[in-house]
Amino acid sequence: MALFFRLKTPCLLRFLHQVPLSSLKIHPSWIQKTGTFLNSIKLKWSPKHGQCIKYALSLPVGYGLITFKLHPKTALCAPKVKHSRLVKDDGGGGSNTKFDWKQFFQMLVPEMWYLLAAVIAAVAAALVNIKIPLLLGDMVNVVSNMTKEATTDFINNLRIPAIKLMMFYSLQGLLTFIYISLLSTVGENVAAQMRIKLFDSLLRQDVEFFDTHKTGELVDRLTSDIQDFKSSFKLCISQGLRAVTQTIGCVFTLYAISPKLTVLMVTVIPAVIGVGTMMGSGLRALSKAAQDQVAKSTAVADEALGNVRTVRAFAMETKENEIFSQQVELSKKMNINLGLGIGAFQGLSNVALNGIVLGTLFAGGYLMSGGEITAGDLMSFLVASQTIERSLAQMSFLFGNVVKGMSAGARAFEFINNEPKIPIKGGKIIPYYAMYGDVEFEHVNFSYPTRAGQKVLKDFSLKVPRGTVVALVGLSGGGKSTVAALLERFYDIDEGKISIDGVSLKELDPTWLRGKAIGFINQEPVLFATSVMENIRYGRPDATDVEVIEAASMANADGFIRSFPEGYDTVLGERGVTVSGGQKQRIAIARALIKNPSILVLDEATSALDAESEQIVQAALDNVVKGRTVLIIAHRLSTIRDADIIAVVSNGQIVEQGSHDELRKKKGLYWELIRKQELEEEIQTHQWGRPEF
Ligand SMILES: Nc1ncnc2c1ncn2[C@@H]1O[C@H](COP(=O)(O)OP(=O)(O)OP(=O)(O)O)[C@@H](O)[C@H]1O
Repeated sequence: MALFFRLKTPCLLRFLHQVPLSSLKIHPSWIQKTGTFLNSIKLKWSPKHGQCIKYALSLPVGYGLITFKLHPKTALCAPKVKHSRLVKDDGGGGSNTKFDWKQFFQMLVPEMWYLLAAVIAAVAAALVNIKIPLLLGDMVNVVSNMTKEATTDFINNLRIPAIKLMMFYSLQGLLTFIYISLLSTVGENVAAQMRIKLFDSLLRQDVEFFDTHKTGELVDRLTSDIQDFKSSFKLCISQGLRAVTQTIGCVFTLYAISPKLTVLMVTVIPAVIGVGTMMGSGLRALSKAAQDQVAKSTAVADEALGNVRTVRAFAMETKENEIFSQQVELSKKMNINLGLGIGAFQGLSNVALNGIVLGTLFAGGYLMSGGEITAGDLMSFLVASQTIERSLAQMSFLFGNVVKGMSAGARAFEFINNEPKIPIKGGKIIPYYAMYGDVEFEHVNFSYPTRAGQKVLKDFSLKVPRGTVVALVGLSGGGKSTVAALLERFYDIDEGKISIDGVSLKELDPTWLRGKAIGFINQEPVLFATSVMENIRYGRPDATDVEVIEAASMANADGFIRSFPEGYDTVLGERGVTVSGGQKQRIAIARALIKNPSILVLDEATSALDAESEQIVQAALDNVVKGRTVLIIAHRLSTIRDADIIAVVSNGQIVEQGSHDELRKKKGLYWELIRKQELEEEIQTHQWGRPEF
């Protein structure tokens, strides 16, 4: 017998760390060489041979997913490329997560009184419902006696049971109104609590978390998962509680009317429930898989819509639609199967329940003919058994719904309970008056958590003394932006130390570090769809209007902002699409400046701009770097003309360091970079054609 395994990242990475790669016949360098990480591995394990006898690796590469089929004895087989964008298999998540009852009850505590009142009202409504068949039976007895005895006092005889019945109907209506409105309030309060907790927890997650989860998937958990959970919670208490109470109560009523008939029913019902439970567990698995697939298709749509400009620029509309259609098709199939399952389940339940009614009529008629029960008793029995029937049908419907709701709740709780490794708050703060801004990286080793096999920084050391401008330059992929991300403590380093004024980043309060100490401006700043004023104030929410305008002036942004008809109140489009790249960058500089940070990190802040905007933004930056410790990550060497120290990063290490002139004279990597860029600029200036080969 052979067993198949399919491991997903990060489980796969953990696995690869534990299992010697040689035993899998995968050379470690091969994994590194791919420059990417494994998506999944399929192993065929033969207990007979005690080894893996066949396996396949999947690697995400660009828009494709490459699957290599491997065999220990043979070499790597030709890759099979699937032309589809990588859609993470673990995207839906939550399938193995348990529902967190403790948290759920904690959320219910503030709602306890409402909930208790709702439960009492629901049970009372159910008890009233149990009484109704008996009252109906009384009325039938009056009617049948009247026809037998030809009584003329019809109205008088009927009045009391009719008034009683009317009162019970009204009471039932009132109780139904009470429990539904109370439950709705409880449900909405719990859902709002869950949403807020989930959003709060998502915002506190490590950056690493967002490297592995798509926005669509997260938004899906915030919206549809909580919606599903809320609906199922409300249904469970309202209809579920009512159905259970009615079923139990009606069984007692039935017993009081006719023990013989009741025994018959009680033997049939457990058999029906047994079959229903078995079908239900199958439906549960189907429902989970279908929900996960829906989350994946939402994530694909979200990515495409979120990056619609890139999609348009590459004319990828059809391709994106194809990818989305594939995912939707899969989710459609799964949901159709689920629908078929639910249909079969409900159809069979109906047949079983109607069979019970037929059986009751048959057996009840027989007992009536023997004079053991009256016509009214049979009527009461029928109505009560129909109430049981309705309740059971409700329970069967609820079963699927509760399963769906519980798995949706589990998915939400999974992220609510996910504790980030790097806390958001807590730790030392260096007071403003004691802050110098000396930054130091000492023998830092670092790998991204999602790509543990690739060391991005290797024994990296760098000093950025207070008040100096240090520029990091080097070939693409060398690790420059990683240095900036580590200084912001987006990730924790594996070894070594990063410190500000001698205090390790790990001891410093991350909120203070990111909110006050460091101003970060990157290549593509994201602005929010609110006014320019609020966008700048985002850097320091307590800043006055005058301070916002001052920051904008320093960033050379005041002029163009005032030229807008609505000035600082101009509302920007989503992600700031209604302003030019250079304007966006200057608003972002003002937003960073308003914090008055001691340390500024400029990660290719001008590289996305054209030459003219670059000059304007560069002038703004020249204004703001004075007196601060500045780390510039530079692509274009023209942007670092004023740097005091230039550090050349290659392959995760500093290979050259010194002033511009020193490094030029050295004729090393920096000199080569400069030459390359000068040549390119010359080609552009003179519009020379590139040589043809
Ligand atoms: N979030 C991430 N998860 C995993 N690996 C990453 C991540 N970000 C970057 N890397 C990898 O780390 C290495 C260094 O990337 P980094 O962005 O620091 O280089 P860089 O020198 O800034 O490059 P560029 O000049 O092109 O921006 C690259 O191999 C890159 O693929």
